[in-house]
Amino acid sequence: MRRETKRFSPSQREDRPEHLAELVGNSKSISLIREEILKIADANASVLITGPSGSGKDVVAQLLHQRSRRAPRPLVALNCAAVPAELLESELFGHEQGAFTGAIRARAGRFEAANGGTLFLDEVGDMPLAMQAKLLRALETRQVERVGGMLPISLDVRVIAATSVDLAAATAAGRFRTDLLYRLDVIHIAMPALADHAEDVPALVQHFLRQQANPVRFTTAALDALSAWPWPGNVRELRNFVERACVHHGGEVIGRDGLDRLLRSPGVAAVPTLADPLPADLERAYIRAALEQTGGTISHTARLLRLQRTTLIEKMRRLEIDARAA
Ligand SMILES: Nc1ncnc2c1ncn2[C@@H]1O[C@H](COP(=O)(O)OP(=O)(O)OP(=O)(O)O)[C@@H](O)[C@H]1O
Repeated sequence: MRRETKRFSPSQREDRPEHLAELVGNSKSISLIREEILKIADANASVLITGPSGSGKDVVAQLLHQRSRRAPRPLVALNCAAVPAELLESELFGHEQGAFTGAIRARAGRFEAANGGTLFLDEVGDMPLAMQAKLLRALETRQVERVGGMLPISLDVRVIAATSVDLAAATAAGRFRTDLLYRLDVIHIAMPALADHAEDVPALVQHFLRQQANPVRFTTAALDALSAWPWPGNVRELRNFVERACVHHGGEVIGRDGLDRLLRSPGVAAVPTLADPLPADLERAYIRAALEQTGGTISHTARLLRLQRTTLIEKMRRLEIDARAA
């Protein structure tokens, strides 16, 4: 289930320190990202965070805001993939009363709500081209116009955007404006897949265990096996796995054998990436498992398998896999 929108009110952040984001991990890549966040938190330049789903882009956006002088002001998030295209403009820029059917009263958009603070545009690559032009204008003029409004409203908003799709490829394919990409990608943070910083798995596991009322304990052998697991859903999948282990086995010690059983249980994506060629029957099984996990959605399945959508479709055709039958 995707989050549609999130809003972190100032009171939530200041009064409840547990809401402070934490980027766990001492690998080289995560340490460098933590340093970078501290360096750039106070800049006003736009930040583009890239990386696969579940890799921590959201955590980075929260940290950037919380470590900036904008922290007392709101961090407003909008998932561009979750809002229907026809509603996106009024979500972002607001509308005046009567601007369209159903606009019973005037409403401020996310940009205005973020004034003085930070606007986090998640899955920005899914924004329709017409909206991209409007976003670019807002970024360049630092002004927004409500739908049906007459006057531009001047704002001071720092924009952080995130994407799990390759925006350079999207611009080459004409799906994303190059000028908007340059505008957003002033500072770039690339989140690695969990498999590319697997040495952080034990620390992440301990971090997630600390959040559990009745945690399990993993033996060193089990932690080693968890570190070797491919985690196609990245840190989110690891977190869900730890939570599930605690719900079912709270208080127990889990060794290598117990872990093998848990990793084969439903809900764990036993789906390694398909970057390396596999025998056809295995490849078919992996694609089917991934399709099952995503409910048959090709784009999500491609993302999970870290394949281009077109590559997945081509593989499915070759292996005679029907998405609807998965
Ligand atoms: N390095 C990390 N330390 C602690 N928690 C992390 C880390 N990376 C990710 N998480 C946790 O994993 C979960 C998924 O992370 P997050 O939502 O930031 O991923 P994302 O890249 O924004 O995913 P999506 O592209 O699907 O929006 C969250 O619960 C987040 O708190």
